[in-house]
Amino acid sequence: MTAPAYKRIMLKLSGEALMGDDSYGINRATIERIVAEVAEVVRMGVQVGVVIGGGNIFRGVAPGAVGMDRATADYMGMLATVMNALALQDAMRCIGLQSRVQTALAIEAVAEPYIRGKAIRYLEEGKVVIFGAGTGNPFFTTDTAAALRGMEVGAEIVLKATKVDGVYTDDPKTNPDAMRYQQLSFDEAIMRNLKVMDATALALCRDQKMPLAVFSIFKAGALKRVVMGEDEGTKVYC
Ligand SMILES: Nc1ncnc2c1ncn2[C@@H]1O[C@H](COP(=O)(O)OP(=O)(O)O)[C@@H](O)[C@H]1O
Ligand SMILES: O=c1ccn([C@@H]2O[C@H](COP(=O)(O)OP(=O)(O)O)[C@@H](O)[C@H]2O)c(=O)[nH]1
Repeated sequence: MTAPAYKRIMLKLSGEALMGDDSYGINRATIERIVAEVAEVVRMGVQVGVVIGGGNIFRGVAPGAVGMDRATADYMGMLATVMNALALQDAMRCIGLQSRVQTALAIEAVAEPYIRGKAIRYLEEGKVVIFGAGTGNPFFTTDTAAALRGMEVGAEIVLKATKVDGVYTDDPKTNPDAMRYQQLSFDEAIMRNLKVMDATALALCRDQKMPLAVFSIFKAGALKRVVMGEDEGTKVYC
């Protein structure tokens, strides 16, 4: 069997994608399927960190947050990611996949705090580390948290599992003529304002030379194919 292309990855799981076909919250079948795919790459010997989003529960820039103080709304969004982290950990426990949740906001009774050295140790032990509460700061996103934590723990690539199957020339949800890139550079993604990931996250990856792969969370086997270095989604390079 060919070896995986990466030893350590940072996987960003979209909060919104956890809804599956529901209109909000966490869809059980969706989370179970995602966890099974993560387990498959862990069994291949890949060390996996996961940054989970929160858009299925709360987004600081959502209509429901209109009129709210932005920082307050963002803290609510970060707390939402902690709920998703716990749900994800529980789904992993159900299939015997060992994981730890670390959170950027102190909620001692619920999860341990983010401690870089400890996170690296867990990864070395083959445990999945789920990073909750994003960066711990308002005005950021969990995409930026994935880039940041990926760099901190020495991941070789950030994998963004999202609703679309790659980076397009324009938003494919609104422009049916948009074409998918097989690969493109960070400079091009930033210059063309391709909003598949926020500019802060893209700039951080570019500056630290952290490659990024964007692929569909709904496509069965896509995670494994990216990890094997196969042609899947879009690769953004430095
Ligand atoms: N150029 C583009 N290529 C791909 N997707 C894009 C592009 N521009 C905007 N999008 C939109 O970005 C969304 C993914 O980003 P985001 O909202 O951050 O999702 P996530 O929930 O994964 O964090 C897609 O659903 C897509 O509609
Ligand atoms: O470092 C962070 C990460 C997240 N958030 C808040 O948490 C929400 C949920 O995260 P995100 O939108 O990135 O989740 P996803 O797009 O994956 O559903 C964001 O809208 C922000 O309000 C934040 O303030 N700082």
